[in-house]
Amino acid sequence: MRQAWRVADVRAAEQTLMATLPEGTLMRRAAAGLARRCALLLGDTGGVYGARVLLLVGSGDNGGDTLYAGAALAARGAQVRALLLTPDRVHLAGLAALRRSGGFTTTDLPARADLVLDGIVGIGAAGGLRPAAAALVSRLGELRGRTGQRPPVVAVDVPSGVAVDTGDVPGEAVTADVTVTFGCLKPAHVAGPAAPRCGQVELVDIGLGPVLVTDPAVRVAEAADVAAWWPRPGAASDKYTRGVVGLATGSARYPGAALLSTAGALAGPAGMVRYAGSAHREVVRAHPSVVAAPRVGDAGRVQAWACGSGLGTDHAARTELRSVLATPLPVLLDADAITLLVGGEHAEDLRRDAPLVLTPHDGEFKRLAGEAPGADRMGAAARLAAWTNAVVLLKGDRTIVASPGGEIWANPTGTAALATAGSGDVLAGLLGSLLAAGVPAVRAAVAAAYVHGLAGRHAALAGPVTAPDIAAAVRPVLAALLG
Ligand SMILES: NC(=O)C1=CN([C@@H]2O[C@H](COP(=O)(O)OP(=O)(O)OC[C@H]3O[C@@H](n4cnc5c(N)ncnc54)[C@H](OP(=O)(O)O)[C@@H]3O)[C@@H](O)[C@H]2O)[C@@H](O)CC1
Ligand SMILES: Nc1ncnc2c1ncn2[C@@H]1O[C@H](COP(=O)(O)OP(=O)(O)O)[C@@H](O)[C@H]1O
Repeated sequence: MRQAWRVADVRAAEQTLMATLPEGTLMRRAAAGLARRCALLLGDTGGVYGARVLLLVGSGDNGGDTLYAGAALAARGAQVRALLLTPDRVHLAGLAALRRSGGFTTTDLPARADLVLDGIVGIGAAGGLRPAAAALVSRLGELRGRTGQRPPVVAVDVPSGVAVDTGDVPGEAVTADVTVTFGCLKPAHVAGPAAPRCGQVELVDIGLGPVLVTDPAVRVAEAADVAAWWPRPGAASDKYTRGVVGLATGSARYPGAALLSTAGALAGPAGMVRYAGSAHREVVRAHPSVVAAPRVGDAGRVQAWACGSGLGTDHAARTELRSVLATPLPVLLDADAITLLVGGEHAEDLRRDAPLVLTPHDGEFKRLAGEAPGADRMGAAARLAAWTNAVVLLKGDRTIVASPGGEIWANPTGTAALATAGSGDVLAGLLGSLLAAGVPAVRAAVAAAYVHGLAGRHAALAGPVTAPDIAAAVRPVLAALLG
């Protein structure tokens, strides 16, 4: 698992650590790690000696790190130029170090650079980039390196222009090939539109770990986590002990949602799928292993319900939703079931002890919460989770999972290939299967999003992706993941 901390927590840990160290130690550690990574990058494109390195330097310590790293590269023979955004306010010791090593300052963007270091702002940034910085960033595409290509951009700590705590990108921002960050990851590295702006994220250990005592703001599952959580059948398993998932999905108008959620559920770890709804004949025809009935009340015993994908919002749908919520079982509500919650008619039904998972896309989120997720998707998901006492999986490029207790996860495997009709139905079935197999709700949501994303990527290897392709790709993805 990877973890990221908010700026205030990083600052507090930094203060604790600095109190025990000679002044400037952390910046020297940060700059040394940064310079090493830059040298490696230059090694890939002709070496450090003689390379033209452009430093974009703001007025704070982020600029200081950049100047010291530039000094280290200049000492190895690189031609280092520092473009100072605020020449009257600059990290003076860093600038002196650069000059001592043979580096220069410049006032405008040069035509050529083999490497760019973005040290305009780091975790001290407030709001979007100011006009001068934004104008500079918008011109970075003009630069060319010794191979005639656009030079690699290394962001120092975070790409300038991103909102560090939320991962939002409010305006012009740097798009980095590599981000070298210090001490720990920050939310912008893993969540929101900022995450893809970071490129490859590399962490330089500056000794912050032992003093970083607060809970992380956001967690990111890795393959090993998902593999460890994913239930496997054992010698003593039977179809019931593996868990039975119930699906209350689809309708006469949307029979496809029934089929897709079933396909998702069949690829999950549960031992059996029961379908309840008006598409029961189609479901059995397409998936003979499914036991199907027209209504939730006739479905038979299950260990968890997934409800709502393509269910419709009429009276019959409302009755099925009520039946599902009346059970003492874990329940996932997707799509139309979320829409049915709007207006509060099911407020009483939602007072339940068993886990509840909501999987809204932005439109459903807005209907339920009364406002769109906005720039802070993690905060928005966390508020809805606390308000509904449910695990909220907020869909998107970096799907967010938030628990009522305040735990937040960002999914790293998302791909635009998933943006296809019925993709969410597959996810609902898969997640329902994990719940039925006994996986705790947060882990089930995190693992389902992770595998769903991998399945989208796998399916995309064969061309344009439709939802059945995503469902079909879950099995090969799991085969690789679970070994
Ligand atoms: N924490 C750690 O453990 C360690 C941290 N380290 C490093 O310190 C960095 C943090 O440094 P920091 O605190 O000096 O802030 P920083 O990011 O340089 O920016 C502040 C300056 O930018 C300006 N500015 C603000 N907003 C702006 C905007 N929107 N657009 C344009 N300009 C804007 C603002 O100007 P002002 O508002 O004062 O006019 C202010 O002068 C951190 O990211 C890491 O690299 C490492 O050295 C070692 C360990
Ligand atoms: N641009 C995107 N990048 C990555 N994932 C996306 C993107 N757009 C949608 N998704 C994912 O695709 C799925 C779409 O779900 P949903 O909107 O419920 O579709 P449907 O209702 O058609 O089944 C979600 O898992 C969501 O996270």
